[in-house]
Amino acid sequence: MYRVVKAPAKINLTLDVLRKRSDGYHDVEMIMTTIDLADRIHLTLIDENKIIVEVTEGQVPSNKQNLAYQAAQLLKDQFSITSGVKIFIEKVIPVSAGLAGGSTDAAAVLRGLNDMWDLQLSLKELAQIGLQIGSDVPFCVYGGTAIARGRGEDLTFLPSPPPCWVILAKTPRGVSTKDIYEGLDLNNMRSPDTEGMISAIEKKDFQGICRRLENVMEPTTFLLAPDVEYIKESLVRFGAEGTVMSGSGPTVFSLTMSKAKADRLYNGLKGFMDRVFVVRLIGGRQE
Ligand SMILES: C[C@](O)(CO)[C@H](O)COP(=O)(O)OP(=O)(O)OC[C@H]1O[C@@H](n2ccc(N)nc2=O)[C@H](O)[C@@H]1O
Ligand SMILES: Nc1ncnc2c1ncn2[C@@H]1O[C@H](COP(=O)(O)OP(=O)(O)OP(=O)(O)O)[C@@H](O)[C@H]1O
Repeated sequence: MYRVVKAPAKINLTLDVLRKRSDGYHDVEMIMTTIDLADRIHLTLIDENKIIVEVTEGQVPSNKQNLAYQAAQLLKDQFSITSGVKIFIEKVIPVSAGLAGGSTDAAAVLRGLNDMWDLQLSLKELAQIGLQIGSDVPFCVYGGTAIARGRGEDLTFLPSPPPCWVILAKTPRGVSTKDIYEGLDLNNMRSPDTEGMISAIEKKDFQGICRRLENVMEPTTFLLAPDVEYIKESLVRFGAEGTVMSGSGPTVFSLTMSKAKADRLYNGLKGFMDRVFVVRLIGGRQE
């Protein structure tokens, strides 16, 4: 049996870090939404009792460190599956970019194998399993638009933001999520207007959404990678309506309703960097 599963990236419209917890993680409050920049996960069931991973991107591990491998392993162990699966990952989402690339691959494997192995688990159960892999996996299991609290697994779903274009730009060097969390100055952070963002999304107030894009991780990432701040400033200078860094970075994105403006921003950035994308915001849940 063979299936191909779409694994879309996320962006953070707001990101606040509330406190450090005793387990080493941080409590967050953030609004995430799904965009139409997606890896493709090809799943083939095999008789042999093993998990084989192949990836088109050289820097991504194809062993147990791959989050997609870990997703298949968790299901195999929990449900005593004695056959195997071949996972071929067509990587489109840039790696270590703040777009949950690895997490969404893991979530797609959970959804795909749930179906192919006929496990009949709900999305809630898949999200609980996914949290063992990473904090962004539960959101990626559902997709859509949500407020994420706790480590990122406590999800409250919101309506989709108005349809718009997303221009994303990633600087060449990735950043480590762990390093950014550890570098935060928790006593000296200005929280995003999360309530205002929720109400702007509910009212489909596009300008209100753009005005409230905010991420408390920006200063820490900008200090480690000044080129990321330069990209943000460039997008603002080119006339973007709202611009912010996604997750721990280094990807920066802008939103616009106008395709002509999206093309202008794309062309402006393409002059001095390779990894620029223009995609649609999806914002709706997985079926
Ligand atoms: C920055 C975000 O991408 C925002 O969406 C997420 O919070 C990160 O999610 P993720 O990449 O799935 O993170 P994980 O793989 O669970 O954790 C990587 C590292 O980030 C730190 N981490 C992550 C999530 C969280 N709520 N608190 C943390 O302190 C921990 O040091 C952890 O060792
Ligand atoms: N399937 C996968 N795709 C991409 N990276 C993976 C995968 N599995 C494991 N990794 C490893 O995970 C690390 C982070 O990659 P990823 O692209 O998920 O980062 P990210 O987009 O910053 O994640 P997040 O936004 O959740 O913090 C990299 O070191 C990468 O080698």
